[in-house]
Amino acid sequence: MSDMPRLWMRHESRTSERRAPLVPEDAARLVAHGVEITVEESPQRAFPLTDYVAAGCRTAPAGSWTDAPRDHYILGLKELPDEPACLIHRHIYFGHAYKGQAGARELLGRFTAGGGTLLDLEYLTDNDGRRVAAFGYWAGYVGAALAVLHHRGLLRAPLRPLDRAALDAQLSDKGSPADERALVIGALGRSGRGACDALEAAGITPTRWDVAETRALDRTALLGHDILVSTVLTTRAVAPFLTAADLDDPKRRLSLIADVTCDVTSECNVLPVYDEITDWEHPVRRLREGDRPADIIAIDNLPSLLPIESSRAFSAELHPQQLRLSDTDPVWARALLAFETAVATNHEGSTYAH
Ligand SMILES: NC(=O)c1ccc[n+]([C@@H]2O[C@H](COP(=O)([O-])OP(=O)(O)OC[C@H]3O[C@@H](n4cnc5c(N)ncnc54)[C@H](O)[C@@H]3O)[C@@H](O)[C@H]2O)c1
Repeated sequence: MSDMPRLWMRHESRTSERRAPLVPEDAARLVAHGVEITVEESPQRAFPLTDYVAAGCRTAPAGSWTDAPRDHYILGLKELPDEPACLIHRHIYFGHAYKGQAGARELLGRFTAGGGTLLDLEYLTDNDGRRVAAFGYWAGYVGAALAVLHHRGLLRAPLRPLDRAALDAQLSDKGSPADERALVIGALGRSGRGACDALEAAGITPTRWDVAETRALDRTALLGHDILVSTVLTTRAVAPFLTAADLDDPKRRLSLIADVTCDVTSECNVLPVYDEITDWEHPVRRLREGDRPADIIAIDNLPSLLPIESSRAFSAELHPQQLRLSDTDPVWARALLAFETAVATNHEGSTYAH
């Protein structure tokens, strides 16, 4: 019997989610190495089931992972449905359950009750602690693209998923208005690189700042741009890049902030000028009215707007790890340890609460 892992890619229960963690081209690569893959039917997935069948995958009805043999790894991206109450499998997806998020305790409790495991995609890291697979590039690309479209009066709500060709066509449609200035902070990171590429596609050469430039931040220079795109990832509190007083500055040119980071409730928030994210229905919120308006775009599921490109990029990074999927491989062992630590803390927490 093969000791290669068995994967079961589930249908995403969130109806707006068209992405897939594994695309057909990479599924074919895994199958060629002996990985057995089952793919659930899914009405909204951006990749047709027939392409997975051509890649050598088996198929199953949507949601049937609950009856999958116990040795299968259940692969997904976003949240599980509320049932079953006991999770018996090893699940690979973004659980958002280790930092006290809403519903985290209940989810960890379901794993404990069933004896299952969460191998959280956010906690798959290499020896240097860097994420091995992430959606950042396309988050930055879409975030900056939406900012440009809004600044040019071309953004139409509600937002709907599209492909890069359609997005780029909108970005280059009217050309760049003279002297349109954009600043990307966090420009050296994944999202930052995506943001800079989108701005270039829109005919704008962005100002690129990262840690070195914000150490002694030039606020006048910051406020001298039309668009600010923040793609910073910081785990320690730093001085805010922008405050409410800056928005009241009569010399402010800045009229639009695109916060890709969306750390709105965190003490690490570098943009404490708003307190609620925006969404596909209402992507833009006005922060200042009058003859010098200021708007914010802060959408926390940007890559889902470009499901094909973002899935391909993510799958390209993830699928080599799936060949090594085991409890002893360092990348997967770190994710397992993160789960066990979270469960232990959860258990202590609930004992204490009783
Ligand atoms: N909105 C969305 O849909 C979405 C999707 C994916 C990721 N994100 C978020 O985007 C953020 C960036 O993700 P990433 O993958 O690009 O991370 P990354 O680690 O690749 O890049 C972060 C960058 O921020 C820079 N940085 C850190 N502190 C800084 C400071 N004080 N001043 C200036 N630059 C600083 C780092 O040097 C790095 O270049 C994360 O918070 C992530 O959760 C959002």
